[in-house]
Amino acid sequence: MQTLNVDLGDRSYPIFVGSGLIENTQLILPYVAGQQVMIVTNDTIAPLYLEKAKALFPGKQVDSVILPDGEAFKDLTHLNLIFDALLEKQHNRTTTLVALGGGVIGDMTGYAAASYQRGVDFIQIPTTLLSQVDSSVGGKTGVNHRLGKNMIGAFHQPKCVLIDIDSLTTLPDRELSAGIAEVIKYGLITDYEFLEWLETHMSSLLSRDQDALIYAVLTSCAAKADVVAQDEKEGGIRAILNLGHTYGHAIENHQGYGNWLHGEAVAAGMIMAADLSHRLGWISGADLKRTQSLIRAANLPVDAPKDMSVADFKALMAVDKKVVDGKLRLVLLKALGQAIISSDFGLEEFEASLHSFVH
Ligand SMILES: NC(=O)c1ccc[n+]([C@@H]2O[C@H](COP(=O)([O-])OP(=O)(O)OC[C@H]3O[C@@H](n4cnc5c(N)ncnc54)[C@H](O)[C@@H]3O)[C@@H](O)[C@H]2O)c1
Ligand SMILES: O=C(O)C(=O)C[C@@H](O)[C@H](O)[C@H](O)COP(=O)(O)O
Ligand SMILES: [Zn+2]
Repeated sequence: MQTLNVDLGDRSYPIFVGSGLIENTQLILPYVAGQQVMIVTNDTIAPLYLEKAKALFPGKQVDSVILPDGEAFKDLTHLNLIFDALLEKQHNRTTTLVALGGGVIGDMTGYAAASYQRGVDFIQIPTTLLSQVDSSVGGKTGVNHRLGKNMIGAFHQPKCVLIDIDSLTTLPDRELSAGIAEVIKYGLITDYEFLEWLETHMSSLLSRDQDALIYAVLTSCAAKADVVAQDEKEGGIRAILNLGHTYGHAIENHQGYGNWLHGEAVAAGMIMAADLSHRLGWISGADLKRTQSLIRAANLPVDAPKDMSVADFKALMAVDKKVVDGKLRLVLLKALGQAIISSDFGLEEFEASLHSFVH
């Protein structure tokens, strides 16, 4: 097992990464302050991992709530099911919520923890590659709104993150690829060497080679922990973790939550951001092609949905959380491995780039 730390003063916490961790009670128990635990999961993950997760808390009152599976249920209505369960089982302020699942469960459980009785502890046990490399770390929690992704939420850090790489054995191939999109993101935004590693190890990741997966998870979590430690609440640098997301969130919303997976939409969005970066003269045509090849190699989309228009993108991107005083800010690439947040592009270049993807 290896341990990383997210360095946030009195809100610091460890990320444990390894095999067989979901069987290790010694690891997690010290992060449970009270006697009550509420495990939040969904109807796909429960039959696979809920009994094992329950066994992590010997001697505690362990309750669970099973949500319907899917991005379409990441909303306020279904968030309420967590509060119903907490109140029905009389959980008090010393309770610990445990997110057992992918990013949807992690974001919802974290937000429930941020708001239940004005804030209780929570622990992340991420079971998808995407949640292991990204959503379980950093404390962004929340739910979607009909009019925009993750529009209702809070920053609330977990007490620890338990990443058991073995859970990836049951993950469908499409979900594995979606997770690889966020892994590629770290290479593109801060780590050129990691990008090169990904170019040579993509087949190992896709075949779930354990060493490759552990290396990708550790490198990704370390990159994210470093950025979050510098800027917990996205006042500046943290926005680079949003590469491809302004486009991607527009796609997810337009297509109906869950039809394009988050990672798929981010993959297409990263290509769109790379295309604009190329038009601005920041990255070369060869770099753009390299980015496309890597994303294609991960079995991810490099094009926008056919039924979206330039007007659709512009309308949906205008509600992005990075917009300031009506001005769109995008995460773009100055070079491969170097992202910046910028509004330093003309409407003409932006629209020309969009037109190259959609009608
Ligand atoms: N908070 C953040 O910083 C952050 C970062 C990235 C993404 N997100 C959010 O995360 C969500 C996407 O997360 P995701 O890709 O994990 O999707 P997800 O949570 O929907 O999980 C994907 C699918 O895999 C299933 N699953 C989970 N673990 C499994 C396992 N071990 N074996 C078999 N099936 C399993 C789930 O039931 C689901 O059907 C989006 O809502 C996105 O907005 C948040
Ligand atoms: O942790 C962050 O910061 C990120 O931006 C990580 C993203 O991968 C993630 O999808 C996040 O939920 C997007 O945040 P949002 O603020 O754009 O909703
Ligand atoms: Zn994301």
